[in-house]
Amino acid sequence: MADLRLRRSVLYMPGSNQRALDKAKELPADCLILDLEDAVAPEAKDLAREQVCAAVKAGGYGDRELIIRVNGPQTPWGEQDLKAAIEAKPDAILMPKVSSTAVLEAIANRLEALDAPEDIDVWAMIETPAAILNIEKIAQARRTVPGSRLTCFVLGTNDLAKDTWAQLVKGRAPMMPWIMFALAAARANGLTILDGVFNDIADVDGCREECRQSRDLGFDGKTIIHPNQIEPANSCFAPSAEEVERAQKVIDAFNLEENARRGAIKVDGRMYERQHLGMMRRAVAWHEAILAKGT
Ligand SMILES: CC(C)(COP(=O)(O)OP(=O)(O)OC[C@H]1O[C@@H](n2cnc3c(N)ncnc32)[C@H](O)[C@@H]1OP(=O)(O)O)[C@@H](O)C(=O)NCCC(=O)NCCSC(=O)C[C@H](O)C(=O)O
Ligand SMILES: [Mg+2]
Repeated sequence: MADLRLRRSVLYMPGSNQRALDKAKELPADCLILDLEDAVAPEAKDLAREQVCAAVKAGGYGDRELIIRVNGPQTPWGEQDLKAAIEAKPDAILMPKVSSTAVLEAIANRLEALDAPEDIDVWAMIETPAAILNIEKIAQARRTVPGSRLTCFVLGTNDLAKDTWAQLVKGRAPMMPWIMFALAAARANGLTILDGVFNDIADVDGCREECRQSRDLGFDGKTIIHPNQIEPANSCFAPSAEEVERAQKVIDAFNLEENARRGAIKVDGRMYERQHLGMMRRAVAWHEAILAKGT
């Protein structure tokens, strides 16, 4: 069974905003990204690093994954961010603007040199045209780059729009080829993949629609920017009661003695092959994980 950690709603917050860092403790987002990069103004970078690392060290966020997004290695803050993040021991460090495997090689070397604990993963923002062109190689880094620790792609659709001039329109047609390439590369290499953000905080229905699309496309979850986007993401990425019931029926049917040697069966008028069992088991397992979490 694939990784079953819940990542339906992954909330960004600016590291310079102490109120948001505190508020997140009581919000039901599945994971939290404490940002040192684009949500933080240059003059607030030092304060943000201090606050974020203190928050991760102090905890109080339950058993949710905490991810620190650092500034890139080519910026004036990158090296200090990386050192401080390693010391704070988040679940993962999110690298912005990963455009090639060279960035992951450089990070792998720095993590080794800084003696980073082995259980800190690396997540990569996919948000440049070059990243899309190099997506297969980047996704293979877990195997091809020693010590890369890569486990997750996060789409950065704002930066992609900026660099390509593609418009962020309803339905996201201009971005669909890039989105689908990133998804295929992630799945082919066993990575988690999270969708980009929906900027119109006031439009909760629009957010819900995009979360639904995101789940249909095959993402593990959606990155979000405001508390009012948590419920749409959590509910759209949860299997519905009907899906769970159908999944359990198919699992039970394949378990029947009479179906033991059959590759394909009919349940409620629909054909299911043994290959569908993986999806069905995942739906039931996700449902159980959500029940256990309680939101
Ligand atoms: C956009 C915001 C600045 C709006 O904040 P605010 O004006 O405070 O909104 P509200 O008054 O509606 O907030 C209501 C309460 O919720 C708290 N809040 C708001 N946002 C967050 C949050 N992200 N995390 C935790 N808590 C939050 C407020 O403090 C209010 O609480 P209370 O005091 O009790 O009333 C703000 O939402 C914000 O900063 N959002 C995150 C922006 C961000 O992180 N952006 C970077 C990532 S997006 C990106 O660029 C991805 C990628 O790189 C790409 O290229 O696409
Ligand atoms: Mg970005």
